Amino acid sequence: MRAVAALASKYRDMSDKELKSQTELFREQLAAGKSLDSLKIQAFAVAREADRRVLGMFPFDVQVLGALVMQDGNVAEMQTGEGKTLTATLPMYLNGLTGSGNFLVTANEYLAYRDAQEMGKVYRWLGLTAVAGVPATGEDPHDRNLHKIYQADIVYTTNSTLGFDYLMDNLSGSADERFLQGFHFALLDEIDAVLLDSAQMPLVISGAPRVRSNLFEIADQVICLLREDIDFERSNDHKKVWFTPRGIDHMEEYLGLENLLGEHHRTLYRHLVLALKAHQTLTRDRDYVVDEDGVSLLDLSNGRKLAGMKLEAGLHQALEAKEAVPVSNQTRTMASITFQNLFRMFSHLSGMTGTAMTDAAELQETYRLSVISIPTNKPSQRIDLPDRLYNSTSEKLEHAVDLVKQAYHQGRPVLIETGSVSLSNLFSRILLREEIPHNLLNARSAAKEALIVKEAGQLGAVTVATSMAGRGTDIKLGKGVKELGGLLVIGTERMNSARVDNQLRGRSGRQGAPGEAVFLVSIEDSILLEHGPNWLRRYRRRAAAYKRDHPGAGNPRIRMPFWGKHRFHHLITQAQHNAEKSDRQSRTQTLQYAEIMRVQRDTIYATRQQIMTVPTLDDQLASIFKMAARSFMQQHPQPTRSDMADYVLNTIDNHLVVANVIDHDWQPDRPKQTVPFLQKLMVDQLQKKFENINQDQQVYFERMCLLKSLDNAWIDQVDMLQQLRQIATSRSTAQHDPLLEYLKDGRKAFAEMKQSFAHQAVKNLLLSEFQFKADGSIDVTYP
Ligand SMILES: Nc1ncnc2c1ncn2[C@@H]1O[C@H](COP(=O)(O)OP(=O)(O)OP(=O)(O)O)[C@@H](O)[C@H]1O
Repeated sequence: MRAVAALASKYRDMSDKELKSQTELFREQLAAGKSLDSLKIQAFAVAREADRRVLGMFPFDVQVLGALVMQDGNVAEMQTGEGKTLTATLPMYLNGLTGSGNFLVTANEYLAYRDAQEMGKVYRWLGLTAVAGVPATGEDPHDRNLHKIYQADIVYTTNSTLGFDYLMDNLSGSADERFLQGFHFALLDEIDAVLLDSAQMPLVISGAPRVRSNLFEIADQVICLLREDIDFERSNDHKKVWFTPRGIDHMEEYLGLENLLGEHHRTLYRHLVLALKAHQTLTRDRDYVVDEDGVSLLDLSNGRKLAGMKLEAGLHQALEAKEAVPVSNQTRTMASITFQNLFRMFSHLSGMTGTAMTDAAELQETYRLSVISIPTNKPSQRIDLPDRLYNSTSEKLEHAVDLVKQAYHQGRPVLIETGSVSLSNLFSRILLREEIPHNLLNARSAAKEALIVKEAGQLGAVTVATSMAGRGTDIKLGKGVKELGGLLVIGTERMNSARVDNQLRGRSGRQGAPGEAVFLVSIEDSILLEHGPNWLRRYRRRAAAYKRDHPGAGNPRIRMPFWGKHRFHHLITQAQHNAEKSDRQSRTQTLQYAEIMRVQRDTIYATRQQIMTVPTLDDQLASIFKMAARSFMQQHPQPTRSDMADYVLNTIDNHLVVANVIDHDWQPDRPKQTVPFLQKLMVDQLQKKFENINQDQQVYFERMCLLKSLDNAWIDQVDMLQQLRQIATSRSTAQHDPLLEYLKDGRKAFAEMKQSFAHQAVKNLLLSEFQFKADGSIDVTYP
């Protein structure tokens, strides 16, 4: 840090032209074999001076410290509002010197786009290329110029855009269509949101629709007839649900069938599992919203609609059946990857966030990233008030409104955060009734987000938000607000993770400004419902019964001595610990389940790359022919003449005169000769096909056929893995280890996939008709 500071005056004395020319100097040194690390002190000092000239902000010493920590491959924990956006310019510039493959990744499209514009000015001024990987507002993501984006030295993007593009890149038809230039450096902004909060939902690219099944509606009806604790059971946190043996019996009865768990009813059973999950683990307006677009998922950590994200393999359709909206076509999963595996591909990974210490162990274990805490530039003046406790949601909301009113009458800006979209709407209606003008920021109004957040720090502003406002949004204070104590943040519910709570608190008291944050909590909060102790659940059930029997009597009073504030506080903290633990477990599980897909995907993608780039495919074809012939033998250990004729006609040559070839050359009594016999037939047939075309055309055609066959086989496999996983995780864990079963089934399926790839490839190569056109392109009719 001192070394960087010591260079400040040297670069300050330089003219703009001289300062800009440093980029070229650094690049020459890199080309001459110098390491990136040996340049970091000078490059940071140059970027720092450029920040001052271009943006009017000179990174503080603590920001330089954060930058150094990140360059060393760690996570810099910098308090909210300390200026992480600016800090990132130092390591991004340094890594950008190496050329393409450097990414600043956030979980939020709006921030990625904005920072690419704002911070991009500095890199461009210094002679690097820097662009947004995400589309501009309103731009169609398909209109992006992917080649241009990924050639840039620095790309600001989101985790999902990068993940989708990675999957798409691996579906390209030829080497020139590929656009990704490798993964060198990734700096993850809000790294805990990217790696932890989003980590449970894999990215999925969906393709051709599947035949639509009406099983979703049937399954939905059956599930509505089942009773909790008799037919099915739920885990305490309501995230897992499974059938009991009695439940299975009941369903067999309703459906009038036997052996529901047998192979024969696998599809139906899968739909029943989906319907059960849709009903018992997903809650409307918390996990998803239903509007004119149908069912859309919400991101729990920030309340945003998850655009384009669908639940895996059929759960979305099961939800649609539950909500009685038209069931959309179920598409097949074509490609899928988890964020964990996406980011593990980077050779150099680092991150920054306001809140990571709580999950330091997990970041260390999964990604080998250490979290290092950076001091604040100025001491924080934010006052974090202790939680206020209430007996019921209604009581809590009343007090929240009182607090808002008070602040509003003083002119002090307030930000109120609610745990769900429905609660934010309710709160907004109450404020309207009280005639308090306010802005509502929830998943439904994300478009207005930037504008609303900009105003949230002005005198008299009242903003109601779901937890979406809790991340990365910089609320600047208006004139006269500091004197009133700064922004007041009211959380109406503690979230599942202390990190998310702290993110919300961090909207106020930024850059040493005054501010205040308070959480209001009640025993009816969902964190206690889902993760609190069982006796509390029993108490709530009794209270509900009491209310039913004594309408208008309010809640039965909770005796304070018994409760005690301390004990209540302990309850909430404990519930939050439980929630964090269960999220952690579920992430570990996601990772374990994703591992087999990762290994298989790596193999397939490497094979694809090889097919696209090797000069001739002779070796590949030889081994594919062998595999196909062997797989025929496996299926027909003692093939008859008719097995043989059938196979040859349908796979190798449909004009074959059977009597001539099979009867003449094949010796059924010498099974060892069958594989070479088939191989030879294949080779001869291929030669015949290529009689009239040149070598280049031949390789072009072979490449196309192999890629097509490989992609189809892999898509089937990805889909298969998803289905296997669903079935595995829905089984009661008593007799089986679901993960082991999944691994076993997944491996078996992969072996089968390879065979089916070989078979399909042989067919595509030998039976399709093709014609080269004058412009060099090719028309193929596949068999
Ligand atoms: N060196 C600096 N000099 C002057 N202003 C700065 C400096 N660094 C940051 N700022 C300002 O501080 C504010 C907060 O910055 P920013 O939004 O990047 O914080 P953050 O650390 O990302 O916060 P959060 O964790 O909430 O996302 C911005 O208004 C920014 O312009």
